[in-house]
Amino acid sequence: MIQIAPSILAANFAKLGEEVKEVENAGAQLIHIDVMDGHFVPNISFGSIVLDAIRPLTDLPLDVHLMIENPDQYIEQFAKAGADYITVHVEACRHLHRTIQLIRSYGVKPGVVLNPHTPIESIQHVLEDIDMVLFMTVNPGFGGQKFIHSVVPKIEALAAIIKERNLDIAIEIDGGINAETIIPCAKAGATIFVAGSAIYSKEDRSAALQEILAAGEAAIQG
Ligand SMILES: O=C(CO)[C@@H](O)[C@H](O)COP(=O)(O)O
Repeated sequence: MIQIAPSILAANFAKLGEEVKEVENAGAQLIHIDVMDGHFVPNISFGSIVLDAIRPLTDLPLDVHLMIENPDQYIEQFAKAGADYITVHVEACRHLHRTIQLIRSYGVKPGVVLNPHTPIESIQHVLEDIDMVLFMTVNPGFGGQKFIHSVVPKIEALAAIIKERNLDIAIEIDGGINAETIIPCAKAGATIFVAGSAIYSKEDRSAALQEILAAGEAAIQG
C-alpha cells in the first residue's frame, strides 16, 4: 500500500492550519515536517513550535525529518510537541545507535535518513532498531529540486535486505516526487512518499495528491 506524506515546507505558512487540513482531506496518510538548521543544510525552516501549532489540528501521524546537527539536543522538544516519527540523518549522528534509543525512549518511532551519496551499509547494524529508512532523492535543504535517479538501486537493495531479514521497516522517499518519479521508487519497494511542490504548488491539491497515489499504486500492481 502506498502512502503520501505532503511536506509542509511547500505550504503557505500564512495559513498553515488550512494547508494541513486540505491535504488531510485529500487523502494524505502522514504530514511530513522538514526541520532545517542552516548548518547541516544551507537553509533554515522552523522548530518545534510549528509542531505545537499543528498537532491539535490533525490526527495524522507527524513525520519529523530533522536536517540538523546534533539532533540529540532537540529530540525531547519534538517528541513532546507530538512527533510520531523522528528521522535523523546518518551523516549528522556521531552515535547513531544512541540517538535511535533516545528517540524510542520518548515513545516515538525512530528512522534514519540517507543522503543521495550515503551507502546503505552505513545503517546495516541499526536495522533491527528502527521503524523507517528515508532515502533522500535530492540533496537536502530545499524543496522543488530534481529527482536523482541513481538512488533507486539503493532502495531496491535495502528492500531485498528487509525481506531477507524479515524486518518491519517502512521505506520512505523524499525529494522531487511526482506522478512519474514515484513509479521506479514504488517498484523498488518504497511505500511512503514525501511530496512538497508536486502537491502544494497545484491549485487542486486533492487531484495532485490522488494522481501521485494512483501512479504509485499502479506501479506496484503492474
Ligand atoms: O527534505 C526535503 C528537502 O530537504 C523535502 O522534504 C522537500 O521539501 C520535498 O520537496 P519537493 O522536492 O517534493 O518539492
